[in-house]
Amino acid sequence: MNSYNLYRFKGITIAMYSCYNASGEIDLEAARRLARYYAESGVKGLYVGGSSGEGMLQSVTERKLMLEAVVGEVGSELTIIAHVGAPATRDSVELAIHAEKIGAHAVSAVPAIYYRLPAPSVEAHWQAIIDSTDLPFIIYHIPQTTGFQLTLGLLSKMAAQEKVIGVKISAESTFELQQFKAAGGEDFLVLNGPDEQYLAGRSIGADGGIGGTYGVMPELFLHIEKCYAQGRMDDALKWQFIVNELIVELLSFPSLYGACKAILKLRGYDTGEPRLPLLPVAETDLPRIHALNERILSFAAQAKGAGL
Ligand SMILES: CC(=O)N[C@@H]([C@@H](O)[C@H](O)[C@H](O)CO)[C@@H](O)CC(=O)C(=O)O
Repeated sequence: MNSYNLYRFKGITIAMYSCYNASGEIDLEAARRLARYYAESGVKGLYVGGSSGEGMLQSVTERKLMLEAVVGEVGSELTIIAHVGAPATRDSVELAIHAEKIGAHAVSAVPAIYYRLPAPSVEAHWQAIIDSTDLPFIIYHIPQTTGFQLTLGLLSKMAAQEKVIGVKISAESTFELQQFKAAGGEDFLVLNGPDEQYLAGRSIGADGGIGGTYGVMPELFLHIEKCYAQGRMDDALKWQFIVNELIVELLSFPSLYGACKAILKLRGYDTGEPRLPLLPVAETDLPRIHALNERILSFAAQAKGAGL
């Protein structure tokens, strides 16, 4: 039995976008407003500084500021997971200690990137982060960007520690997800990463999901989750397919994050442009963003009408 409150990490957690002003600097007021919008949407938590949050494109100071704004605004209402992954272990440890100090509920990290490290290095990197705080730790497995393939052996070894409460798996194999769940055991959380496979992940063992596109359609993921929890698989599948069509459209822009940020702007949440090398939406693509936003809002209204 794990002594951490695992329940708070289950369900829908938004991988939150970072907020910048017109000069590209962190915009704390915008971050607070966006966090408030999400708190009111009914989701369980926020994952701050991950892939969608552009943590890898920010300085340690900027990452701390972004997290402080979110924890300060909604930390008493939502579960806040701080992604502290960085190429240098020192930076990750500094971010983890800061996350604990300001009241985040967990830390999470990708393997150390760039050097294409072997498993013992990644283990030492994660262990240093884990040992630096009393917070629970969630492994972030995203081999398509990090190049690191987490083995069942390393996962089991990490999961044997009480502080290692789960893994966020953004790899596309739901088989791997199921294997991780089996290796980690009942008390080990497995959180689905690919939003296109939320329902598939849940059906095969995920306890919830952390996703970037949730940030522009939280109502739809909450609705899929509700249908699934009520055993209404046909409805859950229908809504997952609707969501997937929307994700295909979002992915048709030069950057997914730029598209999501442009949609949020239309709703009155100006989070600025993503940082280069992530591209913003071109002026000429704005009519498409507008139409996509209308479609999402219309589906969100339908989902609500269907009894969310
Ligand atoms: C590579 C990537 O960004 N994957 C996303 C998904 O939410 C992804 O945006 C979505 O499935 C669309 O492909 C998440 O798995 C990553 C995530 O939660 C994060 O932002 O840290």
